[in-house]
Amino acid sequence: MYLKICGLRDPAHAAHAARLGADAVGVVMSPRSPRHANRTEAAAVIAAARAEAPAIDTALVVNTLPAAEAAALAAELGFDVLQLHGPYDAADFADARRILPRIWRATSLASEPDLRAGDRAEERLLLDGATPGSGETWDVRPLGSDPALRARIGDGWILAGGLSPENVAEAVSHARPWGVDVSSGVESAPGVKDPGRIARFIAAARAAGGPGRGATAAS
Ligand SMILES: O=C(O)c1ccccc1NCC(=O)[C@H](O)[C@H](O)COP(=O)(O)O
Repeated sequence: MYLKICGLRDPAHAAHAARLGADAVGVVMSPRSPRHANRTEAAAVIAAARAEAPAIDTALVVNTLPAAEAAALAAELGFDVLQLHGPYDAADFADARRILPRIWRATSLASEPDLRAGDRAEERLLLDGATPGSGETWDVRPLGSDPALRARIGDGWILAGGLSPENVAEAVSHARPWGVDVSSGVESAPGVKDPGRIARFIAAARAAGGPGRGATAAS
């Protein structure tokens, strides 16, 4: 199970997540988000995570910047991945991929109920709730129980939206994702990460979904 902790601004929290075996850390650069990080904070998060876990993935998360501009920013700051939320089209993704090869497409079945397998040109699909970063739970059960939906989604997708230490095991058992992503569920207040909740989330997700980067590196 691949684990991503998103919305980090404090390098100490990035180091903590990396030390506990998170496979990825995410930084949101979106001015209206309570998790918005500036360039200095973003660079510090990347450095802190890599100091603990050199192979960790670092993702820049955006929803308002033009795709090519976002990819250029991600490359300039040294991110591995660009995660695009919002109404970006195929041309936007192609533009971004020319600048940074690893692009993740975040979407929601609320806005795209007919999600097609042909939409999977990007490295990863991240299936989120209706409002990114809101912490709102959504019904993930059809992801595991609807074969047609599952076929459309394909493999290697990441479940997000409303996950927490308390519900991640149940969500994983229903949806059977390749990976999980959390932000609000490991916070004590919007934009304020809670190290204890990060630790509990990683432990609960590992118990439910199996090992990730640490075990892979050792094998
Ligand atoms: O987190 C935000 O504030 C945010 C703002 C704008 C675009 C995306 C944003 N977050 C995206 C994420 O990757 C979140 O981790 C994902 O939506 C899950 O959020 P949550 O329900 O808070 O766990």
